[in-house]
Amino acid sequence: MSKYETIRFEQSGGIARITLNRPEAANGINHVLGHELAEIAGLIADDPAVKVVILTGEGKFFSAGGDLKAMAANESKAGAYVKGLADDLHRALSSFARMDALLIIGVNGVAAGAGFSLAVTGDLVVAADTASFTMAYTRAGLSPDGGASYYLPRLIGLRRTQELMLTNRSLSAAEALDWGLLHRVVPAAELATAVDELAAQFAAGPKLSNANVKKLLLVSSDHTLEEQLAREAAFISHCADSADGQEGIAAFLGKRTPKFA
Ligand SMILES: CC(C)(COP(=O)([O-])OP(=O)(O)OC[C@H]1O[C@@H](n2cnc3c(N)ncnc32)[C@H](O)[C@@H]1OP(=O)(O)O)[C@@H](O)C(=O)NCCC(=O)NCCSC(=O)/C=C/C[N+](C)(C)C
Repeated sequence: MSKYETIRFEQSGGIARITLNRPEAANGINHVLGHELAEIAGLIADDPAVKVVILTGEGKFFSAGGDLKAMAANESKAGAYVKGLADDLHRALSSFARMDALLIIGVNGVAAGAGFSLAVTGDLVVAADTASFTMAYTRAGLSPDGGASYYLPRLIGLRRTQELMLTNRSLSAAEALDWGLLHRVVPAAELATAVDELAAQFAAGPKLSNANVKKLLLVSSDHTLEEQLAREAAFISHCADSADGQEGIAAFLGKRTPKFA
């Protein structure tokens, strides 16, 4: 039995799978889910055996974001409650962004508020054609968290971010793909297979190379060209010295498929 109350967590063959598991509450983020997500993300980030992480939701929602019923129940100390929750969620997001493993998000349904923020943080984001996306924060008298003000302007630009955050307009999966928020949209019945296939592909891939792609892209807009060039040179040299780098080059020269660690 899983030790987690709100998340199903499985791990095998270099792939860790996290399923938000409060379908009766639209996979809303309450303090237990936030805490469990932060704990799992920390464990995965420190586990060298994990090459790929899948994050998805159980049932018809990916996540409706912050659990508004839990916030209402904590009305007298709502600010402190939400701050604790945001801190946990943000710890999880930071672990996901900094870990060497790749994060694949399978958006299985509605992603609202912090569910939307979470949905777009993946290194690869695949959505069911029935998924939809709404910021929803300002409609509830709140302001964005979960990295939305960091990721959205970088992904879709300031004007579109303002529109989503200020009007709470809902985007269909097709629109989100068109706006550059997603990598792929697949029929809902094919989402799990599409995500599993991607995960298997990356689990057989070169972990250091993929981790370096993540790390280079995460900081590229904060660096000068020369700083970024220096970083690229250090990273590719580290790859070239690695077993995977040597295997990749040897496999090309030997006209065979590489077998990465
Ligand atoms: C568009 C939504 C998500 C789905 O609409 P629907 O028509 O498909 O489903 P329905 O509204 O009937 O919802 C099904 C049940 O789920 C409950 N629900 C939905 N969202 C939430 C929620 N956020 N918190 C608690 N419970 C929720 C809903 O009440 C139904 O249960 P009952 O049948 O009434 O028992 C639509 O539901 C929607 O717009 N939901 C609200 C979205 C929202 O405002 N999210 C919060 C944004 S603010 C935020 O995320 C803050 C985060 C801070 N932090 C990370 C620190 C937590």
